[in-house]
Amino acid sequence: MHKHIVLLPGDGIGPEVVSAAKRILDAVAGRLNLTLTYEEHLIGGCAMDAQGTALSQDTLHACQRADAVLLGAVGGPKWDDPAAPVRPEQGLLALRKGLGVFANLRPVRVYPTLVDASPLRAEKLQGVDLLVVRELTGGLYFGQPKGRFEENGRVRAVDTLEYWDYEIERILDLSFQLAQSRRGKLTLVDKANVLESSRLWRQIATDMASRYPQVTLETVLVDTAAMRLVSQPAAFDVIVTENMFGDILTDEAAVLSGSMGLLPSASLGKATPGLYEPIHGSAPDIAGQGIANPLGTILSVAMMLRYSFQLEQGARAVEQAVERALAEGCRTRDLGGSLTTAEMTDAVLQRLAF
Ligand SMILES: NC(=O)c1ccc[n+]([C@@H]2O[C@H](COP(=O)([O-])OP(=O)(O)OC[C@H]3O[C@@H](n4cnc5c(N)ncnc54)[C@H](O)[C@@H]3O)[C@@H](O)[C@H]2O)c1
Ligand SMILES: CC(C)[C@H](C(=O)O)[C@@H](O)C(=O)O
Ligand SMILES: [Mg+2]
Repeated sequence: MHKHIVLLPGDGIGPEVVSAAKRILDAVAGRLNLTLTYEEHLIGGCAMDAQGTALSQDTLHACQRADAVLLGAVGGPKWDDPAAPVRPEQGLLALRKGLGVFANLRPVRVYPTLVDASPLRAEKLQGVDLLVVRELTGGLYFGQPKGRFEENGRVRAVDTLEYWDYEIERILDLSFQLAQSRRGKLTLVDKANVLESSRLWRQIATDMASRYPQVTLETVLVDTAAMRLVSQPAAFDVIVTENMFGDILTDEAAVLSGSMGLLPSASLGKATPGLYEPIHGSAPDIAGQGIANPLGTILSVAMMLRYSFQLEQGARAVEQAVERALAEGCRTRDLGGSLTTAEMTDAVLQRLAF
């Protein structure tokens, strides 16, 4: 089997974690009769500097033609001027929209060996294994109108929270299916006491629930959900939520597992290449030092093997190698250890077994 992958290392620690994950991909390919070819493109701040745009049409087209896309991170203080007309993050949003990857799967696991890396007590963390399904191509990030408007000598800044019924239906349908294949519980997180869009999410979810009798649907307001994520995290199975709530809640959930550097993601659409990226950002505070935790990106590669290439065996091999490395005490600095990015990657490579 041959697969073509576009690598988008991006900014900050992005190139460090993407090159680590590529080593894992190559090792898996060597064992599974998989031939991989790659092409690398710029995205984010580095693309703005070199090409004057955060995502060129050439790069987007290359991604659309690929079998899968692996992204590091974009952004950083160099491009943080709030008055600037273009931002690195716009490149990422244009990529997600251009690929049509509306479902962002962010699994959150707690590794028994890492409970001391989490601020929560060990007994609260027992049994935590949840999946956040974040809607990725709608909501406040994309709704129109958006922008700054001058009126009567004043400046008005507008972002619009908008969802179409079909956007809600397709992500809820996927979430019910995922819940059915897991522990059978789906939590819709919304703000239906205030937002019209949330009320439409709730109505569609409640109607759809009758098609999935094995799944129990619960609805939780986002402020309560933020509290429950730390007070009763093991009670969640699949959480489905709109774009911005999902962004915020997954950073919070990352704390359960011990570090932002651990969480992977898969962004999927219909008949489009999957986009795989860790949930963390460009981590400017540690960029260039070779100490970033590569596991979020390595676990994203496992998701690529599973969802884009249907290579469950390869996905499990990578996940088990990560589990073993952690269980045997391998830790980067964010987890209280001293391994470099390359050493942690070596540790995973050494434990890859088929
Ligand atoms: N998908 C993306 O490309 C993405 C995601 C989030 C933030 N960002 C961008 O990244 C920039 C920095 O954002 P931020 O500082 O708020 O968030 P961040 O995720 O980059 O960093 C938050 C904290 O987590 C740590 N961290 C993150 N990833 C790590 C890893 N792999 N190993 C060890 N430690 C890690 C950082 O050192 C930092 O202390 C901003 O420009 C933001 O817009 C990009
Ligand atoms: C960089 C930013 C646009 C992005 C988002 O908000 O989606 C990031 O925070 C993420 O979680 O992937
Ligand atoms: Mg985020």
